[in-house]
Amino acid sequence: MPNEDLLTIGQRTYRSRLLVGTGKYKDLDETGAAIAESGAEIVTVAIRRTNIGQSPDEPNLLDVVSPERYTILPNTAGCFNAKDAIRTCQLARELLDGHNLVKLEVLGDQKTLYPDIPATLEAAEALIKDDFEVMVYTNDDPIVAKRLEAMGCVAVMPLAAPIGSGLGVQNKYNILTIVENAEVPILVDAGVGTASDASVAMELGCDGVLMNTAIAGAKNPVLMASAMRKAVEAGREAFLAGRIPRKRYASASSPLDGTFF
Ligand SMILES: CC(=O)[C@@H](O)[C@H](O)COP(=O)(O)O
Repeated sequence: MPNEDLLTIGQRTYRSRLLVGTGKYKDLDETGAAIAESGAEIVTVAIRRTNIGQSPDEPNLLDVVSPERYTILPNTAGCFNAKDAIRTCQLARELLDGHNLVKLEVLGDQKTLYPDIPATLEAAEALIKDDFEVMVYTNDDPIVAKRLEAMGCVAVMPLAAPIGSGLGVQNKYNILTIVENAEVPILVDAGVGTASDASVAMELGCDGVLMNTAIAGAKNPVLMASAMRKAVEAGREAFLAGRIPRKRYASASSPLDGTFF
């Protein structure tokens, strides 16, 4: 991978294009080991569900995911309206000493966990006004993605498929359109199931992939984290290398034209 191929989000740059979550692991040791193996530099944390200092007597995630080593990306998982999401980001900023990069997700319902787009737009606008750098979870709609970019989100994160579904990229053409139209990083967020799904997202030109369940829910999370690291890198390299066009008919691998015989 060329050294200069860095991911820039807001004010910060990263070598890794794999972002990971911290939920669903067996224990904190497994969480720390899998995240280390993933090579991720950005780790997202559900502020309403994870102890990062709110309960001083409970195990603290930051003991295994140190803010010195990782960018902690607070997220608003579990928020079903703009007000709760905004409050959660403000709480995260207090807990993390003024850290202002957040992942906004405002969910529409429990069954699908699809984003509530009007509430997402409302919360994004308020957070940007309040000096947050907002990475925003959204659906795979190119119009919505562009609107979130236009209002000042630092990264737009369309879902591959419903959170936790493991279905992989369901609408490649929409993701492609979002990527082609974007001037901020596009990261597929949610729904990745296995390594090839991550590669597909990267081959489409996404700037990164965020995942949690595919690693934490695997039989061997540390091994899956390693597979995901390689899949994201492979997908990125394939995208940069430029794939051959698809054709309906064969063309010989060793053409006779132009040889000396
Ligand atoms: C961790 C996190 O932010 C999730 O809300 C995210 O969307 C990941 O989804 P998967 O668990 O499907 O990877």
